[in-house]
Amino acid sequence: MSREQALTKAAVLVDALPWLERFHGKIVVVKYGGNAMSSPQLQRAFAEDIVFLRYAGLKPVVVHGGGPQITEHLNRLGIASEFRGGLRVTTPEAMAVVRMVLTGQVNGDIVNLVNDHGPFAVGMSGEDAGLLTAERRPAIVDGQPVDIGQVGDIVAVDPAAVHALLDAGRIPVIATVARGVDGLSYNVNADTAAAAVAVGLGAEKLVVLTDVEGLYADWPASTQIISQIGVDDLAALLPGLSSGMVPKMEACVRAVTGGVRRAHVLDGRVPHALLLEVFTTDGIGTMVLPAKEHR
Ligand SMILES: Nc1ncnc2c1ncn2[C@@H]1O[C@H](COP(=O)(O)OP(=O)(O)O)[C@@H](O)[C@H]1O
Ligand SMILES: CC(=O)N[C@@H](CCC(=O)OP(=O)(O)O)C(=O)O
Repeated sequence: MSREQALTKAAVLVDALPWLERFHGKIVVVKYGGNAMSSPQLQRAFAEDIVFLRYAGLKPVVVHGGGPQITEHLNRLGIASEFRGGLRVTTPEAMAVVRMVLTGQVNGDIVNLVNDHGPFAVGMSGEDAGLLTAERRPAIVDGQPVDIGQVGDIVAVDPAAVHALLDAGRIPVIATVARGVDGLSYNVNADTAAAAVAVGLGAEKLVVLTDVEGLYADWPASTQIISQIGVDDLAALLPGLSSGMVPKMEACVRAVTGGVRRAHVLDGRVPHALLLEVFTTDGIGTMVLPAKEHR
C-alpha cells in the first residue's frame, strides 16, 4: 500500500470514530424491502453491513417486507394481486400465502445471509411472543375508507422478546405479520411495522432501504433529493406524495414523532448504503429529524 492509499484508508476509519462513540449500544431498526433485496450481491452487502453494525457495538434489528415475493407466489397459485391505496387486498386465502412467504421464505433467507458471518440472526414474526398486535384497517381511496380484508395497523408492540435477543447479542429479523386483537393473522405494510417496532424498542434510528436515492422534492418532475427535513415539514408534504413513498414517509413521521431521534430513507441499490449512512459525516439519502432540531 502506498503512503497516500494508507492515509485515505485511515481517514475513512477515523471519520467513523465519532459515530462509533455516539451509537455504541444503541438500537438501529433497519427496514429491508422488496426492491432493495433484488440481487445476490446487494443481499450479501446488506448482511455484511448488519453484522458490521453488530460488531461495532450497535444493536441492529431487521424488519423486512417481501411484497414482490408475495406477488410472485400468488401469481404461481393463480391468485391475482390487487392493491388499494398502496396496500394489498388480503383475503383469508391470500393471508395464508403472505404468512407463508414472509415467515417461511423471506425471513429464513435473510437469517441465512446474516448467519454466513456467525450465529447472530434469529428469525421471528410479529405473531411471536406478542410482538405486534394489529387492528383491521381500511385503505383510503379518493378520501373514502375501503375494506381490504386482513390488513392491519399496529396498535401495540411488546418489545420484551426482541430486547431479550438483543441482550443475548443476537440480531432479531422480524417478518411483518401481526396477531389481530380478534386472534386472526394480519398483513401489515413493512414500512409501517418497522416504524412501530422502532418506537416500541426506543430505537435511536430507523433506516428504510428502498429503490430510489431518497425523497425527491418534486417527483416525478425533478430528482432533486431532499437530504434533511424536519418532521413537521414532512408531515405537511405527506398529502402531496405519491405511491410507494407514502408509507415510507408516514413511517418516518411516526417514528420521529414517537421519539426515534433520526429516520432515514436510503437507496438500497447502493452497496453498503447502510454503513455509509451510519458511519460517515455526510450521510446519504433523506434524513428526517425532530422539528426543533431542524434549522
Ligand atoms: N417524492 C418521491 N421521491 C422518491 N420516490 C418517489 C416519490 N414519490 C413516489 N416515489 C416512488 O416510490 C418508489 C418507492 O416505493 P416502493 O416501490 O414501494 O419501494 P420498496 O419496494 O422499496 O418498498 C420509488 O421507486 C418511486 O417510484
Ligand atoms: C398490507 C400490505 O400491503 N402488506 C405488504 C407486506 C409486505 C411489504 O410491505 O413488503 P415491501 O416492503 O417489500 O413492499 C404486502 O402484502 O405486499
